[in-house]
Amino acid sequence: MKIFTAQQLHEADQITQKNQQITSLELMERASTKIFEEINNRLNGAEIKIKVFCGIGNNGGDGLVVARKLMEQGYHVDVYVVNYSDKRSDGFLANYRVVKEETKSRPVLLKSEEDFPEIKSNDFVIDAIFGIGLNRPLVGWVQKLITRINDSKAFKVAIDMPSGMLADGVIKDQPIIEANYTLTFQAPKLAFFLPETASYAGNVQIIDIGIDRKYLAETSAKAILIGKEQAVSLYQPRSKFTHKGDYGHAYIVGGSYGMMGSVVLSSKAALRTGVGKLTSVIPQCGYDILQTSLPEAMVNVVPHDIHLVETQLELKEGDIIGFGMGAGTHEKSIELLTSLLHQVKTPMLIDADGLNMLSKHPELLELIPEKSVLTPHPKELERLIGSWNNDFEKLDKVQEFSKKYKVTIVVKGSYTMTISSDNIYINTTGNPGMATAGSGDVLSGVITGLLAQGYDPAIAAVFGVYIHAQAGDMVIADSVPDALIAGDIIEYLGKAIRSLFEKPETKA
Ligand SMILES: NC(=O)C1=CN([C@@H]2O[C@H](COP(=O)(O)OP(=O)(O)OC[C@H]3O[C@@H](n4cnc5c(N)ncnc54)[C@H](O)[C@@H]3O)[C@@H](O)[C@H]2O)[C@@H](O)CC1
Ligand SMILES: Nc1ncnc2c1ncn2[C@@H]1O[C@H](COP(=O)(O)OP(=O)(O)O)[C@@H](O)[C@H]1O
Ligand SMILES: [K+]
Repeated sequence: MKIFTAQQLHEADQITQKNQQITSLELMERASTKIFEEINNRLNGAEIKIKVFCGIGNNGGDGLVVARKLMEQGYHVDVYVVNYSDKRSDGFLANYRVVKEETKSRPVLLKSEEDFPEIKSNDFVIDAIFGIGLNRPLVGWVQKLITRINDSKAFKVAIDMPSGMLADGVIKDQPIIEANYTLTFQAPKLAFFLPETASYAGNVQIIDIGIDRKYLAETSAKAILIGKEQAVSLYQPRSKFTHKGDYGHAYIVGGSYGMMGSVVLSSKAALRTGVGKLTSVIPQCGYDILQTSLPEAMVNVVPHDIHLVETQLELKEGDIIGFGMGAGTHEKSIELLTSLLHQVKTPMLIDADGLNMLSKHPELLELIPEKSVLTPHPKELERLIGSWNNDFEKLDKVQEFSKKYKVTIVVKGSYTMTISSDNIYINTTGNPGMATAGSGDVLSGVITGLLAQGYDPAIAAVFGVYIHAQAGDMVIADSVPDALIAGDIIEYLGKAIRSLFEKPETKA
């Protein structure tokens, strides 16, 4: 599913009106009717006090339509107009008249803090103050109103966007409605997936309001959400008359004394992802550990007992290296990375201490083979690209880095983002149980395994991230997030891939 910018969504509204020969008001009525139906279905006639806070733009217009329909349905509704400027939109004004005429009610005008109504914790608040039109800081009293609404602990449903949130940017130090639900029009907004803003949107539900299909299909998106439907199309099935040579040879290079588990996890994950042959390249202290815990792997020890040092690998064309898991950052280990970067021309996977080595020696960045995949967690990313002021700036910096060094970067976390030049892919699977030692090592193994099987690197990253986190979700379906350990993810990789081809269970 595509994520568009606010500007694109405004444009989509215009094109829809033109192509469907409807007015802005008719589109607003259609959109708001869908919101009303959602809310009505949930409330199911409940004797609850509904407070609708409407701005004076088109988001406020939506709020007025929803309020009117709820009143017509017999709900107890109070409407407040948040009069933050005198530039009332036509959609707002038209619906303001309709509300007054048809419901005989008079919305309460809010102009300052003194006008604020009491909001009780058992009220049901509909937030229609701002939508995608917000573009500058709010005046003080509107900020206070948002804080008041949040403090009330009332149940809050935001129309299109929680007010105070920008679709594709940030206004510093400004309150945002903490919505329980956001009913958003046609397409999710980027801010719904970023660590600093996502929680304000609560549960997001996308409401199809019949925006021009051609526009949606043909307009290049700001970002793409990766769910099952997208992931299944990326999978490369095995064919019958093949042998292990057809599925590549991956080298997992890493480990140091006390950190050998990283290599075990990565190597095992690469095998479970389907790689034909796998060699773990490790310091000598890990030999018995590897041979015992993973008999399927070949082991190549470097001439040092406790950390990696330079060694010659007999790489053949198409062999893929996954570098850095549990490696430490000893200068002698960095010599191995340096020599590999000079030697290898095929894309590599670089993770963990491999990334820390690059941060320590930025001159190595120029040597990274084109299309390599880098998988930093937030701290590793910061060491690599420097700090950022907000999540949007972070994305910009990552895109810049990706273009400069011609690499794909996997920004790990909840909603892991894979960034390849201008493209941003946002993963939708995963859970906080995966915030546990070693789960990143598993991901490195998965992506290395896919690269070795010939997946295009950006696809290996996007697909690998999806199945890794899908496996994590399947682990906790049988358990709880707290109990997940990284090795569990490996055991569910097969089921995660199989789940791509299973129909969702239908409830009787
Ligand atoms: N026909 C259409 O175009 C449709 C629009 N829809 C609704 O329209 C919304 C967008 O409406 P608008 O573009 O009117 O924008 P909003 O209603 O989000 O904001 C109203 C206006 O306030 C001004 N503004 C921005 N920041 C401000 C600030 N800090 N203080 C004071 N004023 C500020 C802007 O000029 C903005 O246009 C969507 O989010 C959606 O809810 C939906 O009804 C679907 C159809
Ligand atoms: N809250 C979360 N929700 C979903 N996935 C998460 C969450 N926290 C971490 N993860 C995932 O778990 C993995 C953690 O990687 P990383 O921090 O490198 O772990 P380690 O270094 O211990 O192997 C990443 O794939 C990340 O996306
Ligand atoms: K809103």
